[in-house]
Amino acid sequence: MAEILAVEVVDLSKTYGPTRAVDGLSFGVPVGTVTALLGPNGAGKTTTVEICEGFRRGDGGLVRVLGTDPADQKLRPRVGVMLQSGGMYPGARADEMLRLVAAHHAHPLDPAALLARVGLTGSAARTPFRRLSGGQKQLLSLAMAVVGRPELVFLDEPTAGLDVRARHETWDLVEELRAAGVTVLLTTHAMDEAERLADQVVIVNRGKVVAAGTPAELTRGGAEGELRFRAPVGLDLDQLLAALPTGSQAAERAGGHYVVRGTVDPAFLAAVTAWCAGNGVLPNDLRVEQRSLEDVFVDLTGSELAR
Ligand SMILES: Nc1ncnc2c1ncn2[C@@H]1O[C@H](COP(=O)(O)OP(=O)(O)OP(=O)(O)O)[C@@H](O)[C@H]1O
Repeated sequence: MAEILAVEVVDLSKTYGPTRAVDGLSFGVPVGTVTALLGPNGAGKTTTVEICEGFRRGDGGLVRVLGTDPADQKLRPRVGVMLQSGGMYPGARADEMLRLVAAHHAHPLDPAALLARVGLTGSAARTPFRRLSGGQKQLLSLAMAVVGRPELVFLDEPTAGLDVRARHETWDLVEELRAAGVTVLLTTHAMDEAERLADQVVIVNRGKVVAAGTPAELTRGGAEGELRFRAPVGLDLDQLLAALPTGSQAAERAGGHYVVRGTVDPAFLAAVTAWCAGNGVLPNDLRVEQRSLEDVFVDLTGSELAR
């Protein structure tokens, strides 16, 4: 059965002068799922999300949000947007801002309970917006995005700059949204965030989708990986490879540090250790490392992500 898409982006493009910020980008966000747009700085994530939010217009392609044009005003009560900046009254207090937004919705969450839920309690709730810390502003912005019980939430780098506790609060909230059937489209640089939260990850680079799938699919079921160990220098790696499945790779890095790559499952590990045993080699510090989303990302884009 075809999935129902809350957000559908087909062949989207957006150019700023000579910059092709978005260059023929296509992806869909199935209803009730969390999708992460993951990519390096300048990949076109924010531009894409802002077009989906109805704040910018694409130059070409098609964007449908809950089945309609993103600029359609009727979408407003159904969609929550976490703004990076702006949209706030600098002198208003956090609790006032949230109550104001709640008042625009027919069946909002309880603002006080939501503020407590994101950790803005006590004096923080009564602090003017401009005096909140960067992280507190972000948490308030998150609360404002969800207070109206939206069907769909856009979160642009929701945890950038947050401390560990606030990051986990945000992740828990996103997981609660999904459990309640809310659809979430978020952007992130953080691999662990995408791996932890997203049902589907769309890797964007230079305005194009370079890979998409579940985190497990992108890391090929988690089986692709490597074994690392220390042993005497000069092992016969051709002989080792002959004992392993075709396509495996082996290298000696610095003297006596070995890396063996392949589909790392129990049989692969057993084959390596059996070969070592047969050759009187004790592999020291033997460890298994699964291929991570970051490895996939670096292979696809050639760049390291900010952590
Ligand atoms: N209003 C604008 N005018 C001119 N260029 C812009 C504008 N907005 C974005 N760009 C350019 O478009 C490209 C994509 O930017 P965008 O903000 O969408 O990327 P991003 O993936 O969200 O990056 P980051 O992770 O750094 O926020 C960048 O080269 C950026 O400089």
